[in-house]
Amino acid sequence: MSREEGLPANLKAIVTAEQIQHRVVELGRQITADYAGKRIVIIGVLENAFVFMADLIRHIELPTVCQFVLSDIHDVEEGLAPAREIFFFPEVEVSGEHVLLIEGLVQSGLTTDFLVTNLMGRGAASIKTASLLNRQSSRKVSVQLDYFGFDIDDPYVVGYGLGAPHLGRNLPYVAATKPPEPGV
Ligand SMILES: O=P(O)(O)OC[C@H]1O[C@H](OP(=O)(O)OP(=O)(O)O)[C@H](O)[C@@H]1O
Ligand SMILES: Nc1nc2[nH]cnc2c(=O)[nH]1
Repeated sequence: MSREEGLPANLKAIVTAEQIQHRVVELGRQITADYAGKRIVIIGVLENAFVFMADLIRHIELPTVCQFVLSDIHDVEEGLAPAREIFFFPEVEVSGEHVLLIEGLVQSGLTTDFLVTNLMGRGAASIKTASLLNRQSSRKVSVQLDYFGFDIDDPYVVGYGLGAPHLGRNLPYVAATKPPEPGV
């Protein structure tokens, strides 16, 4: 068996493991320089962010506190306007802290926008955002990431923490694939 077993056969690597590792080192250096003299509370959004965050924090040469939140996102119809309900848990203690929010992928920006507003409301001293992947062309709100690995346009990707929908998170590269059937 291989890591690709159970995933669609048409996987096409769009970012190689070597490109990811190189970029993660660059991001770690940049974050270390930008936060010099500070400690960082790093919050990862599960599940997509966990592999990126695990690699990135080992290239940040500063004191860090690492926490994770699990987001629960539902698109709902409110009258005629589409809306999104976002819950996240557990509660995180960020009062007075410099927070770096880590995502695996930012698409519409709705999740990031919600979390940044929420964390600022909890009294964070500052908040910046980082994502392995940035689907900038799909934004619905104007979120600009402070740090990202790669800009992508592919409609669905898997690997390096991202599942399709569950298998494939252990691929060391990111591949374009077809989206899972609804309900899978
Ligand atoms: O910018 P947005 O459009 O708000 O999308 C971003 C969110 O969607 C993804 O999670 P998703 O729920 O798809 O995957 P996961 O549950 O496997 O982490 C990603 O990890 C972000 O949390
Ligand atoms: N795994 C995965 N989850 C997503 N959530 C939104 N877009 C994607 C994607 O391309 N891949």
